[in-house]
Amino acid sequence: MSVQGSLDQQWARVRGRLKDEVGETAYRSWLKPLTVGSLDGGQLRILVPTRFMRDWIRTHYADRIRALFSGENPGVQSVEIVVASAAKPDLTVTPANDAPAAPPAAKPEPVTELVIEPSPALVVVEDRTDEMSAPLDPRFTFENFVVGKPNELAFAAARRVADAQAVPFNPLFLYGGVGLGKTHLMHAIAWAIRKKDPSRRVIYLSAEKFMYQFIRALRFKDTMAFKEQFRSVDVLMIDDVQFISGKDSTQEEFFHTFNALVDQNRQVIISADKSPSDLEGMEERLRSRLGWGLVADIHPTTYELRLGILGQKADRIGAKVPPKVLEFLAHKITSNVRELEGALNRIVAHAELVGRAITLESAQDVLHDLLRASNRRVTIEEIQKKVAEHFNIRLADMSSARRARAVARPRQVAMYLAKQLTQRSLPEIGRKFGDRDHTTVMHAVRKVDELCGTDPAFAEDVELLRRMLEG
Ligand SMILES: Nc1ncnc2c1ncn2[C@@H]1O[C@H](COP(=O)(O)OP(=O)(O)OP(=O)(O)O)[C@@H](O)[C@H]1O
Repeated sequence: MSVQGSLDQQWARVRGRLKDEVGETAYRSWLKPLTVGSLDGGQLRILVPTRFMRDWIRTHYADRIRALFSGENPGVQSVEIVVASAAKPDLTVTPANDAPAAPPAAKPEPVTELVIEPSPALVVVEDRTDEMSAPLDPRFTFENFVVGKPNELAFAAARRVADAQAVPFNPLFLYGGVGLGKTHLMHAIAWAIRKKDPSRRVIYLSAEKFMYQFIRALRFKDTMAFKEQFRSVDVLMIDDVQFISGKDSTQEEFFHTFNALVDQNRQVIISADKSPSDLEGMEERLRSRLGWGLVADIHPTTYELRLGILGQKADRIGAKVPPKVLEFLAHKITSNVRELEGALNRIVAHAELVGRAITLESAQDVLHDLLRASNRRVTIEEIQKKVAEHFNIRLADMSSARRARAVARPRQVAMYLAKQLTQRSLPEIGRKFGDRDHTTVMHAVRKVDELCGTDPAFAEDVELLRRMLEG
């Protein structure tokens, strides 16, 4: 077999091991698009399709690839990650039941002859702009952004900025709590603008990076070049601007850059964790300037949005997750979208690792640490509310005298859960349910227990409610 042929085989085995280690999701996003290049004097070249991936693989996987590869082939002493057009980005994630890893791609050319350029769909920016801009995450596109009430204004504003011929409002100021999609929207704007018109110079960077570049320019007495570079872009995006609060000279420089760009009618997009007027430690004139354009806030997620995001994400990674598990997650993980995605990834990775389907129980086991963190004492009122919502009856019917089964059964479930999840005595529980007698509560507990034993669908409902309330 040729040298390349056996390298390909070794790479296939290494990839198999990596897949086991990192899970299907990370594998498909990061490792599947890689191909093996040449082995030269102990140095193995791994080819990646984009610069973004190169940086990511270097920091996250290169050491592990080297260790695994040298296990396969002792001739491999080091690994170099190289951007090459021979490797194809796999941005559209394939479903889980797809055929396993494609055979090694068409043989890459010898590395010395490779055309080293990003694929056209992913053109990052050219020349110096590229050095200043941070890499864009290929998953952060408009298509992958789920729109709901809490983020519809921010989304619409971002789309407008990306699609408009002329600057529609300046600046666009996006703000909201941690992990709610600000960075995602900014990257999406950058991708959309670059796709539409690759000649437009777009810079995306965090306020922190802006500050470090500024400090470096000061140190190397290069501030003129710094100013020119920033002031000659078409679109400037600065993420997490609150970082420069209290950093006076960076603020000053930023203020001038900002004014210069707005005066030239170039688009500026800013994100922060607070509204312009609430940015403490920011000069008044800058705060007021930041609020001149369109200020769009992203509100905390609602249950529906969380469910939508989970559904989209599960589809995207080709994972089979029962709707009940998605509902459970959307109920329990309310902090932010990053945590929500993290929880889903953990459940999927675990199921793949142990080779079993995802169930409500397995999800709860995998996430027990996370869920425990949000543990709290549940009240009878919360139980009544949740149960009423679940069975679609009025909250008032928890205490009403109505005895129709459609109302009485949910009421019994709520009594049962009150007994299980709170320290309240039977008479106390009875009082909270329209002054009922403790024997009524006792009867409800027995009835629900009995039904759980005979009706699996009912048992599942009760279990779901219990888990949701219990945390
Ligand atoms: N509406 C949404 N649809 C799909 N994914 C979303 C949505 N909102 C957030 N996400 C995802 O949640 C994660 C966190 O989002 P992002 O990094 O944009 O948050 P952020 O608001 O910039 O947070 P931070 O304040 O920490 O910078 C990302 O993986 C992002 O893709």
